[in-house]
Amino acid sequence: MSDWNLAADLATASALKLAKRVVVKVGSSLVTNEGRGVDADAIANWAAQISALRALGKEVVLVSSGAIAEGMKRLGWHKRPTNIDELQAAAAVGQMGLVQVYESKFAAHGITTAQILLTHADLADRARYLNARSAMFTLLRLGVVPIINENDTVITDEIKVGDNDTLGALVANLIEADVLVILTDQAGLFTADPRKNPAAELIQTAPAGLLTLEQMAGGAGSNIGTGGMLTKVLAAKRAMRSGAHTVIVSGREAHVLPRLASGERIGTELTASVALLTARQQWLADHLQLRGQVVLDAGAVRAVRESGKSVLPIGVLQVRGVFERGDVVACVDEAGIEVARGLVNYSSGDAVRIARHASDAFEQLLGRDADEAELIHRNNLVRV
Ligand SMILES: Nc1ncnc2c1ncn2[C@@H]1O[C@H](COP(=O)(O)OP(=O)(O)O)[C@@H](O)[C@H]1O
Ligand SMILES: N[C@@H](CCC(=O)OP(=O)(O)O)C(=O)O
Repeated sequence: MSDWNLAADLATASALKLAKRVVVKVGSSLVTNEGRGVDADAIANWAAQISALRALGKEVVLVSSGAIAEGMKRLGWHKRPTNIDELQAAAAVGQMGLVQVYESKFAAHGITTAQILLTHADLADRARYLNARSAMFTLLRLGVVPIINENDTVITDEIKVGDNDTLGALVANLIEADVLVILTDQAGLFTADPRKNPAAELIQTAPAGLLTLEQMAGGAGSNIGTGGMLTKVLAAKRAMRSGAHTVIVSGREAHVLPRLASGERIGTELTASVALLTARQQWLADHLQLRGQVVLDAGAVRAVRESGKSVLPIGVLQVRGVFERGDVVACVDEAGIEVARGLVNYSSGDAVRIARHASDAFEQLLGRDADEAELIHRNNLVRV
């Protein structure tokens, strides 16, 4: 037994048991009939399992592949095209069928679904990132299950994520998920590709981000999937940076999601240790041009400096400069010394209106819905 598997024995329950917010990614092989169109029964099964997670009080965001496979079927294509415009066309046609089936299967459990199609550009741009984030939070608050896929029809090399394992990790980061579950066609991560090496052993648990894991993981073993195991291991490393654990597990295992939620350890769990600085925080710390300043009172300075808390408008004494939602501003104390910097959820105009006020007054002060209680969320804040 490897040291990692020994660690699994010592651990008590799966990460999903305690998780409040979960991203579940299902690969093409699990939602299509061997890559030939959407498998409605399989999707009914995912809807049933996710509704069981919801019944346990967990918020779930689903990242689902399958659009290209369904589009190929609808267009009567037997071979996956290689040129980009045909792939884009297949995705556009197939996404219709994919979400149609999801919608009806979730409706059978009384669950409303929403479709969100993302590109990398949507997440790299701060304002769009924040918009996607608040939309997603609102959907979760409303009890909706967001169903996400890459917006394959408009992607170019510059703006593509490229595979849904990575997209799942980006979404986990976006919504601060506790766990990313990657469901696939193998029992988990093996020491080598089990399709090629029957002696390969299942890794039960390991720290996400370990270089050896990347060396074990190969590409896609079938021509249905895109990234293979390497994109899953790299997704776990990415999700780790926002504190999310990743479980890579077989979607063919009966009732896999409720079983994981009950604490059963199945598949491979790649655990996250708390990162000191997230990638976003590094980006913020390196920022050279700040759009403005917010002057914090002594309590807010303490909360930010000592406890890493978010900046709430109630602790803002003054707003300087002109900025938009999504811009980077400095947080300074009354002596003008920079305490932190971060991405604002409100423009300078709005910030002036809500400064010194508690969140229950925002709607009236702004004359519209105000979803975010924080002027700068702690995840978008870096202490300097
Ligand atoms: N070390 C490994 N452990 C498990 N599977 C691996 C490994 N290396 C490569 N693979 C391959 O990765 C495949 C899963 O990835 P992929 O086909 O992209 O699936 P999905 O559609 O679920 O994303 C497996 O079928 C397997 O052949
Ligand atoms: N966005 C594509 C799927 C891309 C992808 O990563 O597929 P997979 O490796 O099966 O999860 C689609 O919907 O067909």
